[in-house]
Amino acid sequence: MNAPPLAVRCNGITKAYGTGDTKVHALRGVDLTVQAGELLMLVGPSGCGKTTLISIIAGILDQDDGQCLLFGEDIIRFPPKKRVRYRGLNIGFVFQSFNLIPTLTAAENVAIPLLVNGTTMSTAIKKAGQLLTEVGLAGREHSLPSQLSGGQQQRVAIARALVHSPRLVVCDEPTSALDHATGLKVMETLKQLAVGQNRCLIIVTHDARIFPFADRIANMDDGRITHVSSSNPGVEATADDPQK
Ligand SMILES: Nc1ncnc2c1ncn2[C@@H]1O[C@H](COP(=O)(O)OP(=O)(O)OP(=O)(O)O)[C@@H](O)[C@H]1O
Repeated sequence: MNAPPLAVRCNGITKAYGTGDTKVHALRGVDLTVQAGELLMLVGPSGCGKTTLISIIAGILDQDDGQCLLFGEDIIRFPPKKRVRYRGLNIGFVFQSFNLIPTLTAAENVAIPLLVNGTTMSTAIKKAGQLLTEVGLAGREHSLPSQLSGGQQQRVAIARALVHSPRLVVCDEPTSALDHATGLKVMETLKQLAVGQNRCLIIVTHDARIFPFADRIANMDDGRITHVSSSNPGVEATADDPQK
């Protein structure tokens, strides 16, 4: 039987911030693979490098060393315009701080990835409305971010990450502002819309309530992956082998 295609393959990723006495080694050699059709969660103590790693995987931050392939492509080597285009078509990102544009309505914020990819305004707004309904925000299309609660803003950010059906969705703490029931509903939507054939979802989280949604959980500490386990008790995942 053929192995499922790899969505993400990171080999020996390193990243440091700053120089001299203030230099911080955020990633010290990360090897990680994510298969298409998989939901991988990334857990670990504050400051261990989770956000840095998913930012590199999503192509919004460059590593210092090592290689990260997305669906077999080394996008760091793309010319800048091609890279922006690739990201716009293939990647959705939910930021910890939501990063909504304050002067745009919820629907306009969600429509942005479609507009960037050339969809007409009327089609984009219609599709944005559908995604807002999926995340439980029907009727809030015309609200500005400042008129929404933290949890509602977080769901707008999730809808924006999903609206263009990207192949890779990366979320930084997507349920941090949500109550338990809403968090579970949003996870169901995320799993349904972001995971599938040729598509995968990576979630950074401290929220143990959502661990059962994961296919595998990668533990990080001090800039390294220390252990990868299946979330299904009794099935231990094989460790990532950079030689594979
Ligand atoms: N832009 C930056 N400039 C300098 N240092 C940074 C920067 N971003 C992150 N760091 C440092 O790099 C290390 C890893 O940070 P990162 O945000 O990736 O960790 P994290 O595991 O996502 O943390 P948290 O769970 O608190 O969000 C930390 O020591 C952090 O202080």
